Amino acid sequence: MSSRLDALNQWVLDVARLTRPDAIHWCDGSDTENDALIARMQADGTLIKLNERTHPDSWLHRSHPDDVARVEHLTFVCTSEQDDAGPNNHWMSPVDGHAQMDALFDGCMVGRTLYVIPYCMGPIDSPLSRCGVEITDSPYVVANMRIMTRMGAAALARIEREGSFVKGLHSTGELDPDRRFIMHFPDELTIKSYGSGYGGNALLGKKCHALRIASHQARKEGWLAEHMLILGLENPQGQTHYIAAAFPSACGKTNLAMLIPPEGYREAGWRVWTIGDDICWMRPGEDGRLYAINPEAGFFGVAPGTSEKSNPNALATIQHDAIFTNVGVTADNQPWWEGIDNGQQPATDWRGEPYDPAMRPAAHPNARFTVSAKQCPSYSPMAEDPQGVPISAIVFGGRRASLVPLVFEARDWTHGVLVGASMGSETTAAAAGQVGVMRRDPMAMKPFCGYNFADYFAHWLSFDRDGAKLPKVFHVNWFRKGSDGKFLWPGFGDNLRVLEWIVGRVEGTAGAVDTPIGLQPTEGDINLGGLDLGEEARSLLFGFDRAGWQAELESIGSYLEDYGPRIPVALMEEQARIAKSIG
Ligand SMILES: Nc1nc2c(ncn2[C@@H]2O[C@H](COP(=O)(O)OP(=O)(O)OP(=O)(O)O)[C@@H](O)[C@H]2O)c(=O)[nH]1
Ligand SMILES: O=C([O-])CC(=O)C(=O)O
Ligand SMILES: [Mn+2]
Repeated sequence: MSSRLDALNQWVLDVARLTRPDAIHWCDGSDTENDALIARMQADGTLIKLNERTHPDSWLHRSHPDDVARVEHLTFVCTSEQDDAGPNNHWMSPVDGHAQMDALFDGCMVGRTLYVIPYCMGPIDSPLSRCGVEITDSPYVVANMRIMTRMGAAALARIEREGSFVKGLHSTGELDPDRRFIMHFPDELTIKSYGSGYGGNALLGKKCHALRIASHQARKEGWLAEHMLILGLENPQGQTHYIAAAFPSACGKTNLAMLIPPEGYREAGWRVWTIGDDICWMRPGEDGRLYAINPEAGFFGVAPGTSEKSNPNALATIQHDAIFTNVGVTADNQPWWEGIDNGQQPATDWRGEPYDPAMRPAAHPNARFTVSAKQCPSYSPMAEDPQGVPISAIVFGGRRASLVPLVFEARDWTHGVLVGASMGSETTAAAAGQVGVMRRDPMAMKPFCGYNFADYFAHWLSFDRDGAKLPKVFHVNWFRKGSDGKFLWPGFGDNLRVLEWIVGRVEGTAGAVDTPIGLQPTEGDINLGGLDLGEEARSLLFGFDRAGWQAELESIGSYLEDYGPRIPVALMEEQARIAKSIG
């Protein structure tokens, strides 16, 4: 092979010497290869065939019951200086990190096959894309990476051309939670992950490469790697605005990215086009606007709650050639989860036991589907454009049962960065640990920023420079609850009403009132026609709670201060300005 692949070949040999696999397989991404892997996994029980008539070429995978979500407490960023990883990351020195991981990898592939997966994050011919190679001993990881990335021969050819790539080493090990770590070495563009087969821990192109390592590269090279969906909103005049939105894990990105407009809007000609549902890489173009690509090629989406009513596009996408992880099944082997709402009943739960609602839900709350984006009816042809799409609005949002109104607009970029930096959200089942606890999750990147958040905020602020035509910044909250504990906003398709207002603000046609936290719509500024919103809903979704925000700004101030002297002065000044204007 040519000399530009020498580094890759040498690394594969070094890893093989350490892990001692029985065989080495270089993945080409072909159908034949995939068929053989699937057949092997079906034979050993890793994959269970689903109903071929209702779900052609689709599979169920039951993970180890202790391996169902990301493990933030076992995820490390290894920089030489601890301060460079920041208080937002667990840290280990690169020397200690490598020593600890290499001890785990020693001999771990005896009796297994080592797979080499060359992949490209982003369209193969895009200057914004980046390549990586994942080495793994898991055929399940190979099958998922094939859906989630541009994997195989074309990626290898690009790696050969460029000579550089991100190195990811993965082994499922023994799936022992006490022998499980996900470590990142940003200065070496290297990832080492051991002991888990779960998506965010094991599909290294996703969170490990496209967010933690890429955020570090992006800072050096002047772009942004973000935990954001990208959608195109087409209006009845046929114009499309592209919107990027950051919501924490399991807080609605997939749903918003695939939104189907509610009655009335559909007929009028409104349409949402899906570019991506989880990750967004963007950089300033020559015209000063931010241009974005989705580095992924598939969706690794939350199954529970997905129904014909909540997300018909997702449901259509997963009708065939999908891998379902930790869902329940019906008596005739159709996938089933809580909230699927299709009139069927589960027979077997995600652990493979007879379904007993007193015992456990049929699907794990973080059960997922893996499916190619090309199968999505709303997938935008622009998602394959090597130049990316120009972003008109950036939207931040979280799960906030109280205080935070339905939507508001930041005054300017600096204010927008503060709004992102002070995001809060209640935790979900996407990560191991307690669910429903409010925590700060700046830009939805708490688990994913590969460096010190203080430096990250400074990087965001730095985009406001001469010639920049930056998107407007907004904050939304679909999850405000009323005194009865129920969501006040219908959400899902009706979120289009909020997107319409956002685009109206971008175009200068929608109204708003000035409040200390930003520009808020009055009830009259958003089309609420046909919705059944009570008195309480209207006042909480559109109101401004002065005392509550006073306390919130104080809490934001002390949160930011915890980052110490590295926190940008401009951000603290912005916090002080808003705190003062609340009075
Ligand atoms: N009440 C309400 N729930 C929503 C809304 N949108 C999404 N959800 C629920 O939020 C959960 C997760 O939504 P997703 O769209 O899969 O979340 P995500 O942000 O893509 O998650 P990750 O893949 O973990 O990054 C599902 O149970 C949805 O039903 C909404 O507008 N209102
Ligand atoms: O990381 C994963 O496995 C899934 C995901 O998108 C998230 O948790 O945000
Ligand atoms: Mn995510």
